[in-house]
Amino acid sequence: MHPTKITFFERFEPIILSGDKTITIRDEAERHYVPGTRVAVHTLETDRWFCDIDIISVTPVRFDELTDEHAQQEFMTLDELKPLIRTIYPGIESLYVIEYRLA
Ligand SMILES: CC(=O)Nc1ccn([C@@H]2O[C@H](CO)[C@@H](O)[C@H]2O)c(=O)n1
Repeated sequence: MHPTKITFFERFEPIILSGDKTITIRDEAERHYVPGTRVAVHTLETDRWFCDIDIISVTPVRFDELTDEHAQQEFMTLDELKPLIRTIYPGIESLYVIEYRLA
């Protein structure tokens, strides 16, 4: 079955709800979201539901291919995004851009 739930760090809730953050970058454990499906969004910390999103695309990207455009879609700078991903996914080069819109 395709996944129907995703978790985000609670601190990103405002920029997800405002529509400013339109992608998330995950490792291969989370590559199985299916374009066109609806997914419930919960906080990682307390598993609180806060919105639904529709998956637009899931695209492989290598860490060293991340660009300013990815950072813009994350609503941050590339200099913020790269260390953040290194912290969440240390040593992982194969990543996936999950593009979504608010349902
Ligand atoms: C369970 C789990 O892994 N949760 C994650 C993983 C990643 N992210 C965010 O996705 C983008 C790129 O990684 C950045 O905005 C990250 O903060 C997140 O919010 N929650």
